[in-house]
Amino acid sequence: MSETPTRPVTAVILVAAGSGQRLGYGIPKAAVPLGGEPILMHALRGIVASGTGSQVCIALPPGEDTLRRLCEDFRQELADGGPLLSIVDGGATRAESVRAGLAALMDGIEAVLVHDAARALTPESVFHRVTDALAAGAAAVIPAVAVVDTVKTVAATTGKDAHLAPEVVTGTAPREELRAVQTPQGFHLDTLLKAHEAARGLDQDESAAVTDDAMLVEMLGIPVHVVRGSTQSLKITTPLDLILAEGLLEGPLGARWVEG
Ligand SMILES: Nc1ccn([C@@H]2O[C@H](COP(=O)(O)OP(=O)(O)OP(=O)(O)O)[C@@H](O)[C@H]2O)c(=O)n1
Ligand SMILES: C[C@](O)(CO)[C@H](O)COP(=O)(O)O
Repeated sequence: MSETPTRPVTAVILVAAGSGQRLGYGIPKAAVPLGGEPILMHALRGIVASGTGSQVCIALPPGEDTLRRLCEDFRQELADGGPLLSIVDGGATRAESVRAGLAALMDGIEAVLVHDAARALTPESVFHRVTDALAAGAAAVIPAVAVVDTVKTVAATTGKDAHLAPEVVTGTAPREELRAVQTPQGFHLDTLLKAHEAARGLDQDESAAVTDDAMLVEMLGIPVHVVRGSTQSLKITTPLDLILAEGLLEGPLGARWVEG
């Protein structure tokens, strides 16, 4: 008979300290209302409902007192046996916000999920697929979906009137090999710590090119495993994304729609 793998003691780092420039709401994105409450609270309730972490560590924009108070109220609401809720000041970049979360983990944590507050409607099933793969022994796991567009590379145009010149295609990426990557991204704690330690050695341009935690793990040569994500895990980035997210909550399909 096969043995059930032991589940590592897991924490979730919820990165919510971004400014939301592309959404253009004039307030931090995590505070922007979605279905009547801040985006952050949807993400937080989703994590707790998934039952994934013994600790949830939230990186907030420094000085964002309203969100901090909402998180503290939510901590009161959690019944005994819920996860420990920790709140930290996020950093100037996403990676720095992750590191702020790592610094606040309680003793005994063995695995970490890093999750974007901006992916506020991620279904519970995605959390479970990531944690199942970690429990099965993977050191790094990301959820992803197939790419639906044809993706091309282009040559960067330079010079005074570069913005007026049409870009020129240099190639077409093989779509069957492409995946659109989401969060939560799961890691054994020692792997994620090593990856972020190595990131300190990157120069400014290299750091700016790092858009997720898995990239740092890839740089260490450690295999990153892929599990099925969900189109419902869309990252609320632009005004159109916010309209889509509102539609998922309140449209004709309403909250019943869960794409597992
Ligand atoms: N310094 C930062 C930057 C980003 N994030 C978080 O990382 C996730 C993904 O970032 P993104 O969607 O790009 O958010 P913003 O940085 O806020 O967006 P923009 O680039 O449009 O300003 C978000 O949940 C965001 O809050 C963070 O915690 N700390
Ligand atoms: C981590 C991420 O959500 C995976 O798709 C993404 O890379 C974040 O990118 P952003 O430019 O910080 O939104």
